[in-house]
Amino acid sequence: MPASTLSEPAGVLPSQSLRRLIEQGIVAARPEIRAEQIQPASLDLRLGDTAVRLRASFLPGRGKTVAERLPEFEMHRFSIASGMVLEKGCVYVVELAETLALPRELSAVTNAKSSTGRLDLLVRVITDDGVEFDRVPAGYTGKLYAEICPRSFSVLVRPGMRLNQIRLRHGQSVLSDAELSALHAGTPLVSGEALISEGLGFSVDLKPETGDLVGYRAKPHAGVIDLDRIGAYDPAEFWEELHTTTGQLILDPGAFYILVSREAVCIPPLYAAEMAPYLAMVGEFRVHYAGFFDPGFGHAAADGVGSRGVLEVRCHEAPFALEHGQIVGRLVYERMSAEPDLLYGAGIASNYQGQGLKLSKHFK
Ligand SMILES: O=c1ccn([C@H]2C[C@H](O)[C@@H](COP(=O)(O)OP(=O)(O)OP(=O)(O)O)O2)c(=O)[nH]1
Repeated sequence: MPASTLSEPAGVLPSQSLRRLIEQGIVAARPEIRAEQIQPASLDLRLGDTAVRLRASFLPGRGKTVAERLPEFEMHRFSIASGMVLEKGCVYVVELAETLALPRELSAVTNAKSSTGRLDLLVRVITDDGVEFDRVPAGYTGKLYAEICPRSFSVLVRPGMRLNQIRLRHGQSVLSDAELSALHAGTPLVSGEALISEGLGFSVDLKPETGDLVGYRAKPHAGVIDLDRIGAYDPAEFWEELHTTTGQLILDPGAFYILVSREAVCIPPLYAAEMAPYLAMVGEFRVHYAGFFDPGFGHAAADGVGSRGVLEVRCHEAPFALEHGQIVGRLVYERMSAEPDLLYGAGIASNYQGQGLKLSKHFK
């Protein structure tokens, strides 16, 4: 484990610290990391050249590397160098271009990018010795692999594509409810009344101010999506529009929905937030497959006022009647170790600042 090179306060490391860690080789990659991979509080990870089709998803477990365990699950492997389709319903592993040599004070978390989650692509990182998805323990040295399961649409991928991202953490810096209330009193974090209980609660919008479009449901048997094609696809070929004036939507088990939060949310520049994927007591459904909110998202200084959270929803077990204004999730806020020199939506190519109900950037 490399010795510490850190002088930062506790918190999620901002863009300028990520650049420094790259210079120090703590985060390395081949080909070299590009400036556009660096986000306000995260680094986009890139696919390598080879995909391995698996018969089942797995975690390597303590004392085992991913490479050692792969032969148990591998069905076949192929190069994606000139573009290959990852089929809906199958599980793949792709080694990522980035590697880590973390000092003992730094741990990391990974998650699918919002654009990936909105396509119902389940993307999770596994590491050597890994016993959890998307968690990289403090001091980890080694490779990163993305497990990819396209659930609604088959997708065309190439090396270098960015499906997920990593955040580096120095210690723990999650805000307590008291700290969150104090922050909200100074900078409103949510429009309307704030429901603060183990994070900031938010609800679903099923009564839009204008019109009656409340969401989208993924169509079965749709075509392939090339993840490099932005603004290219006709939503009608992939999504069924959901209209209602009743403020109610019955979720079908297994179907995938794009919905939106009723509240506008704000992430001030010194904070980042993560959406909890499930609120078990609310119902058997998942509200996101991405879930990371950048510093500056929805913030006035980055022209974001009014930004809603887009929800990627799937319910399990039984059909479930979702009602307008029902609490469906919560945002957990964390401190940044310093204010990032980039903010979401301000001067960087951000696709979702100021968003309402919005499909992924691949659609017209
Ligand atoms: O489940 C989620 C996750 C994120 N967001 C919002 C907040 C976040 O700050 C923004 C962008 O997220 P991310 O950086 O993961 O998306 P991207 O696909 O990289 O978009 P961009 O190209 O705009 O950075 O989308 C949601 O509404 N729902």
